[in-house]
Amino acid sequence: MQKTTIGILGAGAWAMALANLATDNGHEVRIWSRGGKVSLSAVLQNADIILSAISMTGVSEIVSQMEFLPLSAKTIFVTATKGLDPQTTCTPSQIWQGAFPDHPVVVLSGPNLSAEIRQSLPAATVVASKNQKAAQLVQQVFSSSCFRVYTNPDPIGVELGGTLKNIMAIAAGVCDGLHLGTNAKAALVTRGLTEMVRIGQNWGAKTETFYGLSGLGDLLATCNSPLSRNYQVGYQMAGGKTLVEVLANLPGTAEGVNTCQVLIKRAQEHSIAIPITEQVYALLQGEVTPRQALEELMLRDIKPEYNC
Ligand SMILES: NC(=O)c1ccc[n+]([C@@H]2O[C@H](COP(=O)([O-])OP(=O)(O)OC[C@H]3O[C@@H](n4cnc5c(N)ncnc54)[C@H](OP(=O)(O)O)[C@@H]3O)[C@@H](O)[C@H]2O)c1
Ligand SMILES: O=P(O)(O)OC[C@H](O)CO
Repeated sequence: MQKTTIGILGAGAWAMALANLATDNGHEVRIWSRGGKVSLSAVLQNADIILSAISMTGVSEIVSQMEFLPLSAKTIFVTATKGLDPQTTCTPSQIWQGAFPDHPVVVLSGPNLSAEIRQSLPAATVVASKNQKAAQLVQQVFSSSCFRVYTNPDPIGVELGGTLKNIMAIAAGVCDGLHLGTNAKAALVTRGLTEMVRIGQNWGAKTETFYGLSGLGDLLATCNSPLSRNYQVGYQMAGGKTLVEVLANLPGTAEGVNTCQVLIKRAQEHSIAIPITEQVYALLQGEVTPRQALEELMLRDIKPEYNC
């Protein structure tokens, strides 16, 4: 395929893993980070693709900075951040699209623990956009024998899968940290997926998207791996550490912590039932112990599995 120029925003674990994939495929990659030597305008200049892999806390800020910088009219934005904006509850792709309405925006999300990808272990991901051509170009740029990339026409569903599973990964870490067993873990992950689907439906996402790589796939990866920072938050809190103690030693960002708070706000505004998220939130706030959170979930009113 033709060589493209890619500006990558962020130099964290995920940004560097994606940069390596694109470089290995022969593309020109320029990396911007707030502490780096290369200016933002130099990274953006004539870029075919601008990929953001910065933490959610930095997205609105970087978007505001970029609105005043020159961009190629054909630039495609790719967002790889898995979080929600605390002020607006918007997803990263909604923020990018709102600021750059004339550019295609592609969401890249899937079961992608960066440490495994940097070792060239096999993995798959999804690139989702309303603009099919843009998604196909991004698919080609990142596809390789160890990274299989699928396209998808439901960006909000793909993005929410990757974002919401972080909360379930915290819960899964608690489950494993308390040694609750395989049955408990299966119940948690399955009911977690039901909760994710319910939130996604309220947001206008397609239900089937949550049963794909970016939903169930990422849920399985993150809820079962000690490499996941979100899982580590739950696991270590189950071991008796406070959130502050866990975050002080965590390598990188655990987006589920902030996402949980934003989701509580959104669920209240839209009357969405999110019992697992509520217990994770209460745990993170120090309002309940891991055992109390478990008891709250187990003793909820009994009911049918599905609302028919
Ligand atoms: N790691 C993974 O396995 C993985 C996989 C898929 C998706 N993700 C998602 O990718 C995002 C980044 O994760 P990560 O693992 O790469 O995290 P990370 O290693 O902690 O890196 C975060 C990056 O964001 C930058 N950043 C944070 N706040 C910023 C701000 N206000 N302005 C500009 N830059 C800012 C950081 O810059 P500084 O270094 O200057 O702080 C750093 O470059 C998260 O949303 C995560 O959920 C991660
Ligand atoms: O380390 P985590 O918990 O942010 O998970 C990383 C990726 O989102 C896994 O797909």
